[in-house]
Amino acid sequence: MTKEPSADSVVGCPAGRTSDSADFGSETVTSHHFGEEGAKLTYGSYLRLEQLLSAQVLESDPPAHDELLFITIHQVYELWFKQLLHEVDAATEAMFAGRLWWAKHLLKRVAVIEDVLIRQIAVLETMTPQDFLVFRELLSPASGFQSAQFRELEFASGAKDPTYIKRFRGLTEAEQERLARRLEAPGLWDGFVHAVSSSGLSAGTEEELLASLVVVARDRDKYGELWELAEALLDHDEAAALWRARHVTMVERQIGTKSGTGGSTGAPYLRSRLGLHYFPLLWELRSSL
Ligand code: HEM
Ligand SMILES: N[C@@H](CC(=O)c1ccccc1NC=O)C(=O)O
Repeated sequence: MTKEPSADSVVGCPAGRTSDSADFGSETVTSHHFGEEGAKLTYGSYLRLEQLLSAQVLESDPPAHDELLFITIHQVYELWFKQLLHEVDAATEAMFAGRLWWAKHLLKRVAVIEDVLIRQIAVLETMTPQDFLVFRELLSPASGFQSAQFRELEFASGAKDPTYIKRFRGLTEAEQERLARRLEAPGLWDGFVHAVSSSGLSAGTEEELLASLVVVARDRDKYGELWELAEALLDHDEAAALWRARHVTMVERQIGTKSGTGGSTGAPYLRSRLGLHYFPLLWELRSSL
């Protein structure tokens, strides 16, 4: 299908798709077909709004007022998780290909998206615990613990804990396969280590790598690009840590010390994950400077 407006579509508009004049408030646009240009695409069809906007299906009946917000927030998260995986994969590939500027560019985007994910917790916190309790029980045994994309992101960022695959209940076969593949596939850290050794620094062992990172940090004239890349990775790591901390404070505000719908101890389990670092060596480096 051509993207150029064809003579046919300009003159004889396909039925129901476009008209000879569109009224944009005070301006009437004629003959230009602004925004349609004879193509068959519309805003709604391009963005698959029919599917997207019919995917908010409440469990509560009669509908609990806040359940739509709860679903919307989670769906928005999953869309951003998909985008984050896209960027993280491309950044990993870029580091293996020696395109460090591109990896850094993408990682900066990752951190900005993660900032949005942290800040949007405040939207869900406008829900009171009483209003959550109207539909909370209906959610059990589902939980954010079962978000395959969240775990994929952890794996791709270097936190590869294979026990998570087994501990998940209710993952689809496809999700399990994706996670298993992620366990094997190189992640961000592998890409970074490759970049370090490609620049002539030794990276065979953890000790060598740490020593090389000290060299990088102390000679930014020479290793500026690697240094900035390491900082971009740390931004991602820090943003993930901030999200975990923000999530657990919200959880305590919503359910106190109750156990989780996913079967964990709830806040205590989440607190046990707060010390997680994707790139521990980049944090250790601080003590070695
Ligand atoms: C009222 C709001 C929320 C509450 C009370 C809540 C509560 C919990 C609890 C108790 C857990 C531990 C697992 C379990 O259920 O036993 C958990 C895990 C999790 N939640 Fe939430 N959550 C909320 C909102 C969200 C949102 C908006 C997201 C965004 C995707 C999210 C993502 C996750 C993830 C990814 C985990 C697994 C964390 C890990 O294993 O480290 N949660 N949540
Ligand atoms: N685990 C939460 C319920 C919850 O927040 C949730 C339930 C289903 C799907 C996603 C959820 N979000 C994060 O855990 C709770 O125990 O209240």
